[in-house]
Amino acid sequence: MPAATARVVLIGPPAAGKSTIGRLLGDRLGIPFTDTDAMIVAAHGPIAEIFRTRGEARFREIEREVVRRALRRLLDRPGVVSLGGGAILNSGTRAQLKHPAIKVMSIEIDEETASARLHGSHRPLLADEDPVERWKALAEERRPLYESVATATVSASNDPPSTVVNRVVDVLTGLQRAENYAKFAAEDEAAGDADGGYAEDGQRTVADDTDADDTEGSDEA
Ligand SMILES: Nc1ncnc2c1ncn2[C@@H]1O[C@H](COP(=O)(O)OP(=O)(O)OP(=O)(O)O)[C@@H](O)[C@H]1O
Ligand SMILES: O=C(O)C1=C[C@@H](O)[C@@H](O)[C@H](O)C1
Ligand SMILES: [Mg+2]
Repeated sequence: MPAATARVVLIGPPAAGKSTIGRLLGDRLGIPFTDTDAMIVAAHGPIAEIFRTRGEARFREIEREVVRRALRRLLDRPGVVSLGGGAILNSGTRAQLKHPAIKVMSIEIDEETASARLHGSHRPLLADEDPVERWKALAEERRPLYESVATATVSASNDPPSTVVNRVVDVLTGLQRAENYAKFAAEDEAAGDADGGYAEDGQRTVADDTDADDTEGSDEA
């Protein structure tokens, strides 16, 4: 995965590992990492406090502004951005995530994994009698939104962060290869070589050095 072109956004439900994986991925690719929840906290104080004193609606406005800036900056230079679990509730954010230069990785976990990670959670939306049930409802409700913007989905249940990062890098590498191939094919076609150097029966029509040795009747031993 060439880091010079990597523009990656991690989405997913609370406790999926977006912040953990995002930081490690940025280190791995040698590109800046941004966590929009951390940006909100730096500018406005603890998220639980914002929910308590100003309400969720105001939190979502603040979040939208922070996310808008982070995603705009991502178009200027490569980077990894981890969003808060509910950032995709905003339609403007979902529209920004559709930019073709941005690869959106949806990090998924199952209920058991969430349950193991939610102990002692200070997440205001999960401050419920049964945080795991609340998490399940949130994850289920938001699933169509995560899916609507995801370039790919990566499972993060039962595996250590390093394995999840490897998985994300593999997906990004595959996407990059597919893009390079599509670009090559388009350039090839534009150059008027629509058959890509192959005749309809699959035989090479463009000679190269490798073919020379295999040619029947070649003088070489
Ligand atoms: N692959 C993993 N294996 C084990 N523990 C993990 C893994 N990924 C993250 N964790 C742990 O799970 C907890 C939640 O991770 P993290 O804060 O990265 O999730 P998040 O998706 O950013 O959550 P939030 O929506 O609250 O921002 C942390 O304690 C983290 O250390
Ligand atoms: O899922 C959510 O709606 C939230 C997730 C966190 O990342 C924070 O952005 C905040 O607690 C809201
Ligand atoms: Mg996080």
